[in-house]
Amino acid sequence: MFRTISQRTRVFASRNCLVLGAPYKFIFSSRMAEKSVDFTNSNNIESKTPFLIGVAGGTASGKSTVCQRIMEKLGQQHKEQTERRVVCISQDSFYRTLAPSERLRAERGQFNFDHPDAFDDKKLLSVLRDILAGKKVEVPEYDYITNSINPHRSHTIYPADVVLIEGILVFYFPEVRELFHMKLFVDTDSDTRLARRVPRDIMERGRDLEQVLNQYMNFVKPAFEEFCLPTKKFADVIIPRGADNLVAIDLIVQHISEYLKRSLVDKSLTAHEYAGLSSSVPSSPQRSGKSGRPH
Ligand SMILES: Nc1ncnc2c1ncn2[C@@H]1O[C@H](COP(=O)(O)OP(=O)(O)O)[C@@H](O)[C@H]1O
Ligand SMILES: Nc1ccn([C@@H]2O[C@H](COP(=O)(O)O)[C@@H](O)[C@H]2O)c(=O)n1
Repeated sequence: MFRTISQRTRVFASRNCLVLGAPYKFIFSSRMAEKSVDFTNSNNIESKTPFLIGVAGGTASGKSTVCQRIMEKLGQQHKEQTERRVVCISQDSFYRTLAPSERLRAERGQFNFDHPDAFDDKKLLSVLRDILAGKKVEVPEYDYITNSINPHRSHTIYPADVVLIEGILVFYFPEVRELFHMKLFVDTDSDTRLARRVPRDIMERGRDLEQVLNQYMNFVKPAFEEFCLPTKKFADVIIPRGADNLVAIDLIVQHISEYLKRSLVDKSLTAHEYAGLSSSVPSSPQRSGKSGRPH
């Protein structure tokens, strides 16, 4: 029930997803492609929905780096925001505002930012629905030092052809998960992730070593196992080793380029119709109603 696209890349294919690894064969599963999202814009005119790609994975697995590589390879990185055909958003922009007592706990490293309740999933859902409706949206910038939205900065996301959303729990919330046309899971081993998180949090997020390790042991690691890892099963494509996996990134870039080319030629092609072109496998669990929350 899989469609073979090329013979160059080895893919470890389970029934519903791909693990992109060493050279041999590339197989496409229709789970990349089976979303049907029909929206109308604010003028009630049917608008072309962008191709929405979810990128999940544990902390410091390389989600942002993978998205950055995809943008670079598609020549989008240095384009003006208004000119970009591919844009990327972080789920971290949708951390909820903390109550005063939670803020105090966060300052002491005693708040669980890896639990689903730390996010404003309703806001994320509403922004993604607006994006799918072809609207321009404002996405807040998150400040890890103050553990809050930066009140002085936000990013305008202009309508684009392809939108990447990366975050630890982007596949956790069923209503959000169901919006994605393609789901990628960046699968980097825990030791590597911790080794990357420690210097990053110290250098970029204003933490000290003790704080980072305590937070990791008390919240990050248990929450990864309880909430993030179980969502790997929803992925269409699993990317072992993150941004080091050049073969996987090239294949994903190839797929997106194809979509961009086709949507230029055929302006009326919708993300769903494109997705349907590579479709031949039965519905994913969430569409056939067999799954809800991932645990
Ligand atoms: N393949 C890699 N090799 C070396 N360092 C990496 C690699 N991928 C990511 N990093 C570094 O690890 C840290 C976390 O990467 P990032 O892409 O931000 O992960 P995530 O978005 O999953 O939290 C960053 O400092 C980044 O520069
Ligand atoms: N105020 C905050 C908010 C989030 N975190 C941690 O960030 C991680 C998610 O971001 P990644 O780039 O690593 O995917 C998550 O594990 C939170 O623990 C934080 O430390 N402080």
